[in-house]
Amino acid sequence: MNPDILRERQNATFDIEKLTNILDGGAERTNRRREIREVLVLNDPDFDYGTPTSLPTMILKLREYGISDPVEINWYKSMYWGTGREALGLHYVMFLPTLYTQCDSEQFNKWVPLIIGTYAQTEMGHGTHLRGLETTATFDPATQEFVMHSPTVTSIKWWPGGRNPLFLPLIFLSIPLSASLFDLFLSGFALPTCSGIVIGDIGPKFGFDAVDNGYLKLEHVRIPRENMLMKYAQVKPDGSYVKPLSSKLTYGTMVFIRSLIVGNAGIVLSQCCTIAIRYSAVRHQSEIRAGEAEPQILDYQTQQHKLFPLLATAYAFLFAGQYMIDTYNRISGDINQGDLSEMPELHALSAGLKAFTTWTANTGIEVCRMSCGGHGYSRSSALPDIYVEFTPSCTYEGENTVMMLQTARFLMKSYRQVQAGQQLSGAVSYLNKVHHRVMAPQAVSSQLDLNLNTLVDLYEIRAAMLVELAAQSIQQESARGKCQEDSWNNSTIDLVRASDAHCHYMVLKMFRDKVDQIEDPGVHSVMSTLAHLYAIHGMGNFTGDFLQAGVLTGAQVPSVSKCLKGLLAEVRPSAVLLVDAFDHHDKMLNSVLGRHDGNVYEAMFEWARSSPLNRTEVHESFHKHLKPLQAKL
Ligand SMILES: CCCCC/C=C\C/C=C\C/C=C\C/C=C\C/C=C\CCC(=O)SCCNC(=O)CCNC(=O)[C@H](O)C(C)(C)COP(=O)(O)OP(=O)(O)OC[C@H]1O[C@@H](n2cnc3c(N)ncnc32)[C@H](O)[C@@H]1OP(=O)(O)O
Ligand SMILES: Cc1cc2nc3c(=O)[nH]c(=O)nc-3n(C[C@H](O)[C@H](O)[C@H](O)COP(=O)(O)OP(=O)(O)OC[C@H]3O[C@@H](n4cnc5c(N)ncnc54)[C@H](O)[C@@H]3O)c2cc1C
Repeated sequence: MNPDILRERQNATFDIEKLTNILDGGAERTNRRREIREVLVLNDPDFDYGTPTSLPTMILKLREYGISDPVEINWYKSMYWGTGREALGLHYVMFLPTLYTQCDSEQFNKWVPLIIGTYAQTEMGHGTHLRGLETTATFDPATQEFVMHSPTVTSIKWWPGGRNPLFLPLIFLSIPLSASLFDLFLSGFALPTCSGIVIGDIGPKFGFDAVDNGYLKLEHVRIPRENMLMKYAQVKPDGSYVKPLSSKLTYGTMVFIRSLIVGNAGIVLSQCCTIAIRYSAVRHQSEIRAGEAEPQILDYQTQQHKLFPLLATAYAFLFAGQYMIDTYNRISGDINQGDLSEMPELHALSAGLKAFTTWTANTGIEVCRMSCGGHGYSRSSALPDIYVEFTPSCTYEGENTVMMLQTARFLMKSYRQVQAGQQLSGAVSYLNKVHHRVMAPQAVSSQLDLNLNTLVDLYEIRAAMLVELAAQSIQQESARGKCQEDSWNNSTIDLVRASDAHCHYMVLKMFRDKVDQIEDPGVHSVMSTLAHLYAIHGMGNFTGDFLQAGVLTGAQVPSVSKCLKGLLAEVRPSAVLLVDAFDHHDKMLNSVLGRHDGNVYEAMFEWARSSPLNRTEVHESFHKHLKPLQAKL
């Protein structure tokens, strides 16, 4: 083991295993995760690490081991495929959940155990604006079939992931039977027997190469009436249409995956922090004091400023992910029982947190890569691949700006309710104080109060202030004679800013609430320091907001920076231990820089030598091209 890494792991001030248990949701979950990793994957003789041919093996193994819990599926898949993406991701996170949530019982029993499929919603002309989708589904009572058709070039289904040329069960979103509703259809196509279908691949992408995203053009293709997913909406044999309790129930799968993406952003950021912080502990470069040995780059304050706030953010997002999926499970359970009262709040929370966490993690991955210098740019670090696989999450499952505006829509509605004298509950209850001016900025002391609860209050006031400013912008536009829609569009910069601040407050509050639940003194202390760092770093990035909210004075601004530097120094001794607690296995990280033993240089040389380019001392291209050319010169 590298001596630097060894030294970093001495004198731990907290129980790493206990922190790992907290991240997993308990010691039993940690044990189960490791059992899946060590026994069911790494020690499985059939396991041929991450090669495409092992995809069928993975499916059969999941069935053989009876793994059906979504999180356990993800544990198995992420061990099997490491930080890469595999072709069936969409099947597990969209196709199956749609069948689970949108099929009636007869359809469920008929389809769920048997098929692998994709989710074809986006069209060439519309991905965000679902009410603009053009694919039609016209019911023919004479044959009890739906006629599926792509009327325009922009209606061609574009992007369905995991499009398998031979077997194409897919979930459709199609223009419906009534103008404002969408309905889901299972195609049941088995190519090439069905005529009227044109499919293909949309071509090379930025990344996401393990997933073959395709296109699908339908020319009056007929599918049985029974292929409409009929849990919430039905078309009777006589063609009569039974509307769902809410047209937004059709959007349920997107809310589910957005909820998952919140925690996934934390996982991906924790992977990158593990790589960058372990590497920074073994990399020596330049000098701090002339004539002395080159220091670990982790001892540079700028390196700590790059990485430690991201480390705190990774923990914050992992805890936010736990809160999000618990909230999703609770509210979707109520929805399943017909109680839709919290569906708007679930949509607003999942949309906002999906955008907030993926935007932040996306930027953070690049910071981690650049903090590793040239070796970070090497594929051996795994950081370029992680970035390329993660960055589309800012676009898919709801483009982030649009998602932030959906959250803003909920915030504006809530603000109006407070203005009308209503008492709010739930995540927006802090807006009640805005109306009664309880939010009036406290007379801040000359010394910045660093209590975590105080910091949460300051973020709450900042969010409330920005919600009020956005609402006032809309009101001012209306007062200038703009229609409601133009008033909204002319305020969307303010609206996104308000949603971002709302999400930032929510994530800090979740982090603080999680820290409050930690009983072990050592773990509580280090987590409290990270939560402070998360809050103070955000205050440093958005100082203007806090000044504008009147909760920070110009005289206090220097103390924010001073406090930040102190917290960076406080985290330094525990940095490697804090990434060890994420418990990412070397095989899964697949990173020369992030190895648990820190033996980076030897591993990097072996990695380079294993390249096909180095299979021979002199590459064949010399003999084939250069030598004949030289002979002619
Ligand atoms: C089984 C699990 C295995 C384990 C997995 C574990 C971990 C994995 C982790 C993460 C996964 C990692 C990666 C992800 C994997 C795969 C992803 C790969 C590919 C991506 C696939 C896709 O992208 S599928 C396509 C996604 N497309 C979208 O998201 C479309 C976005 N657009 C929309 O959602 C809508 O058009 C809209 C919301 C923007 C607007 O809808 P619209 O109908 O126009 O509504 P509005 O007019 O704006 O508002 C009216 C009203 O409705 C409310 N509302 C809107 N949406 C919802 C909703 N979903 N729920 C509830 N309510 C909704 C809105 O708030 C308004 O309400 P008010 O009138 O009251 O204000
Ligand atoms: C890797 C990847 C995999 C995918 N897999 C699938 C899949 O399996 N199945 C599937 O159905 N789809 C899939 N998609 C498609 C994806 O869901 C859409 O790309 C996504 O929903 C964004 O829609 P769009 O492409 O139409 O972007 P647009 O909405 O056209 O976005 C372009 C710009 O317009 C802005 N904009 C749009 N509407 C508004 C508004 N109301 N207010 C302000 N600004 C706005 C956006 O902010 C953005 O800046 C995938 C996409 C990617 C990248």
